[in-house]
Amino acid sequence: MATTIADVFKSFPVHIPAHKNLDFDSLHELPDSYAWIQPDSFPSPTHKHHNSILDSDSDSVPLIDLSLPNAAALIGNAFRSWGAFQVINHGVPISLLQSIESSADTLFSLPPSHKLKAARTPDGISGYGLVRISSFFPKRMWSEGFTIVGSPLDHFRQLWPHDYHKHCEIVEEYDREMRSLCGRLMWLGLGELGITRDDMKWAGPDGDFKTSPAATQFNSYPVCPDPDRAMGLGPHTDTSLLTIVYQSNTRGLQVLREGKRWVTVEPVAGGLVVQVGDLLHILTNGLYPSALHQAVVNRTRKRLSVAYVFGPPESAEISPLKKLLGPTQPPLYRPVTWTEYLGKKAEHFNNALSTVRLCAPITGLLDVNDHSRVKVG
Ligand SMILES: C=C1C[C@]23C[C@@]1(O)CC[C@H]2[C@@]12CCC[C@@](C)(C(=O)O1)[C@H]2[C@@H]3C(=O)O
Ligand SMILES: O=C(O)CCC(=O)C(=O)O
Ligand SMILES: [Fe+2]
Repeated sequence: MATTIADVFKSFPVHIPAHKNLDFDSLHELPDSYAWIQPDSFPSPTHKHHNSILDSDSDSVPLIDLSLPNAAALIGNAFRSWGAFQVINHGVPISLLQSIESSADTLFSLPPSHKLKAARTPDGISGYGLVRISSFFPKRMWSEGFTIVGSPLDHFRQLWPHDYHKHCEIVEEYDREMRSLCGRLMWLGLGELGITRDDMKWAGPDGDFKTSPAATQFNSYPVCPDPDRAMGLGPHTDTSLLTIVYQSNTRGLQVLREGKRWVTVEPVAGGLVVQVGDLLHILTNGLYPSALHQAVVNRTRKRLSVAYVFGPPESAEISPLKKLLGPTQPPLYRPVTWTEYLGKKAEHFNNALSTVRLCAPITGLLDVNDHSRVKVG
């Protein structure tokens, strides 16, 4: 069994023929293979409503100013009720956000044959290609991606033989800043549940998550000739503790609210979207539910996003925190490492959480985060 996240997909290779599907500029009509049937079944009313009145619903993903004295309480509330929020005044330099966006833009603007020099192998974790979860959907997604786990040096050398150094430095700086922000947000959110550093030794002696691996995922959503029938990134949760998404100034990211309606996360200048992943869901015994989200596309503006998928150290067994358990709060999940859970996700996708579930919630009701019934098409 794999012990590092970089090796996990050796047991779960995905064969997605990227070369046939990644020349979006040549597609002036939506091929049938990209046409997602409009779902009218629970829980997604439709994925196409990103321009419709449903979006102006009074409910919007919380926007939290991290410099406010009550930021921790706001984060706790947002995690509990949405599994997501948008943060401003987070301390990550805007210039760094612009630089990483520009690196992603430069990468995706390369000719298709050049990008394929850095293609992710079927059993690999890093590199260029269609997002791994593509294999779970009957239709193609209108997007391309580049995943970085560990050093991007080898791939960047292939992409930019003369310029790789600059892009490597940006990715390294991004990793440092995002890791530090993730640590801060973890402690603020968990502090609201009464959790302290003593309860989570695996976060490291200073609680700084220094040994936590992370994936930096660049996503590109080219302009689409028929956006109402297409999908950028299908509904999914991330396996992470937290994921931080930088979506620049183009809307497209949507979060499922109360299992029934998709709410667009409106871009805010310099804002970052924070989402609970499945492992934080497990750690908090479901108190902070992982956010089901998707990305839609549009006709006039290409969209870029950068997701920082932050997990626990490879050796850490994540299970519901003891302090959150009691006679009426039994542990809902068994211990699992990130590597093992990534394997579950690779095999069972949105049902992965139920594969590590120990018992039904005490109320007998369905877990709010049971996404096993999400239907596409
Ligand atoms: C460590 C990882 C998390 C991730 C799979 C990956 O191996 C690298 C990319 C990550 C990402 C980003 C897009 C959505 C997602 C579900 C996917 O297919 O690739 C996540 C994965 C995840 O959270 O498990
Ligand atoms: O493009 C976005 O806004 C979302 C990206 C995302 O969900 C991911 O990379 O996991
Ligand atoms: Fe995601």
